[in-house]
Amino acid sequence: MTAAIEVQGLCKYYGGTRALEDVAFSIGKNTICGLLGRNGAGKTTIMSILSGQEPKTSGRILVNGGEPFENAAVLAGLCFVRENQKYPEDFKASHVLRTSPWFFENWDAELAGELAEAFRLPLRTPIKKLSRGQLSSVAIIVGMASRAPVTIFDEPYLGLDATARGIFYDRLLQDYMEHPRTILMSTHLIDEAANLLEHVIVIDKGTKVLDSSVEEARAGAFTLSGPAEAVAAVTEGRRVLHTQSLGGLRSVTVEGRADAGLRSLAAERGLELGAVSLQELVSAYGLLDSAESGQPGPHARSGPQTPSDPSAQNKEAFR
Ligand SMILES: Nc1ncnc2c1ncn2[C@@H]1O[C@H](COP(=O)(O)OP(=O)(O)OP(=O)(O)O)[C@@H](O)[C@H]1O
Repeated sequence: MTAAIEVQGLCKYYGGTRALEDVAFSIGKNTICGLLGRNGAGKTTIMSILSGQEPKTSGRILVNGGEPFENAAVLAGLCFVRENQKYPEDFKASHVLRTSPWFFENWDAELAGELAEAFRLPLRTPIKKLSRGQLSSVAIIVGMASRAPVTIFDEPYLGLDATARGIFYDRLLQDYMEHPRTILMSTHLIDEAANLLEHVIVIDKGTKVLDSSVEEARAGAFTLSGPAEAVAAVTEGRRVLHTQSLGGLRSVTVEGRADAGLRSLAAERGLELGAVSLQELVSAYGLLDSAESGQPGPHARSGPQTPSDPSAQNKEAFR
């Protein structure tokens, strides 16, 4: 697999705040990868550094083979779409679509026009008068029609209604099949976007806690519910990511595969075994204490979560 993005030992400090600590991952060319995690986990920081908008504190980053910061050759092949994208004063959406080809050599004006129509985007309204969702549509259109070899979407659809989000998922997938490229996307609407993602990287408190194909991630955990004592017995020695208790009942999310031995034990004890959704898995990692995960995060609390601890519940204005 040729990597489009390679990150090793990435650290980022904002004064005394440690936003990223020793983050490493690799994203293959022509992959749609989700960058997931709770608020403040470090996703925007990673994306800003990858797109050359922020300097790193230390570490090694390669985007399409080059270090992105202040590197015009690398930035030419990159489109970063973020929620608070700035546009020149008095710009209308039509101006954005008209000027984008200056910055993106693969720009597809026809696709941009089709998307504007599908999103019902008023092209002649000043950008600053657009609704929250319409503003997201502008950013999404730029990200998709840029056809940049590396496209980074940071929570692209704030304010977008369900129909528009459906259009985004469908059109992105269709366009990606016809024009494969590397897409990195952060989102909190994980279950909605899950079908789009091939690979997933989960960040928590500035460190990486999961990095795998979506298929492996889903197969790599399961839920078990039933009487608390039986659940504790069957999961003994396994890493429990999340616990919920109600009276004498307990439901846990467990890391690892539910092998034949565990399945028969669970059946003997009358426990219910279930699959875990990507959203549940990411939430579970986000509830883990960083001390338990073995990775010191910036806000680490003490004490591991165990089954007996149920309380642990485009470039900046066109550059
Ligand atoms: N310019 C800055 N100065 C100081 N701290 C910052 C700055 N930018 C980010 N941070 C801190 O770095 C950490 C990571 O922030 P980041 O924006 O990357 O999180 P995120 O995962 O994108 O969150 P969200 O899902 O809420 O967008 C947070 O603790 C944040 O407060």
